[in-house]
Amino acid sequence: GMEVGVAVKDLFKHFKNNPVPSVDHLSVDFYKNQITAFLGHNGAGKSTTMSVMAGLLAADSGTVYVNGYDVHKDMDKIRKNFSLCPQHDILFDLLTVKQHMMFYGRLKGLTMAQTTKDSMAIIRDLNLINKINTPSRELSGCGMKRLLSIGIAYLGSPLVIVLDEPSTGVDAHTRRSIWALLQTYRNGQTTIISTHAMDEADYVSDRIAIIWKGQLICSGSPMFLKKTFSKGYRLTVELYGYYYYHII
Ligand SMILES: Nc1ncnc2c1ncn2[C@@H]1O[C@H](COP(=O)(O)OP(=O)(O)OP(=O)(O)O)[C@@H](O)[C@H]1O
Repeated sequence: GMEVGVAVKDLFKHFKNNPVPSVDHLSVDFYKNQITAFLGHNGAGKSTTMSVMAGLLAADSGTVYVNGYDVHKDMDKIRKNFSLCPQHDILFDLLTVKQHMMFYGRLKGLTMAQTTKDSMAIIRDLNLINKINTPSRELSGCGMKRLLSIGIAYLGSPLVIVLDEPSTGVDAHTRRSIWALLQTYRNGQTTIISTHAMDEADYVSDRIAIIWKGQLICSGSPMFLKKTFSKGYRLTVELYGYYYYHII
């Protein structure tokens, strides 16, 4: 059967200043060799769940197993094989594309040779060869910066890669480059992307897990969800009165 890469188990997180929990007894599995879209509107609890996965935030109860290791106990064992690409780019204005790759590769503990090899492959896959010596502040718009941030996350071929809204705010062309990169590196990895775009989830993922108010609503392949929810009726999940998902 399919191997679970990341298992979220009865995860619960309630920030003190909030009226309701951000993650409410959430259990969901993410499989190896698959891209799973973690789909939900703003505030659904995606980033909070991902922060716990990455060991950046402690849950109130429940936990996450990454390749069998508990994030609350074995983060040092997880870290080597785990990458999180945060929602907001963490880049240095004056460092070039190549210098970012080298810096972050070494920070991850890769050898010089491995960092160089991975950097060149990723830069090529991202079509950033002609920007290799461009400082990040001169990269056009936020599209190329996003590409660089995502590329950095792939250094060292982590077993688990978590991308928080990888394509939010980028143009259609860049979105396609991002999706192509995810597909290129899909095998051997557990890839999780958060998104609030149904079209992105449908296009790029093998599996979709829909989260709402910190709870799992449903999960399955895009085909399965469409088949299940398209027979004679349409599922409309109304979220906070203004945000809709249509599974058609
Ligand atoms: N550090 C924090 N302190 C208090 N409340 C928080 C904190 N982080 C998140 N929240 C709240 O938890 C809820 C879930 O937020 P979260 O960022 O996990 O959702 P999300 O699905 O990732 O949304 P987005 O698409 O905006 O990133 C929101 O109501 C948010 O305001």
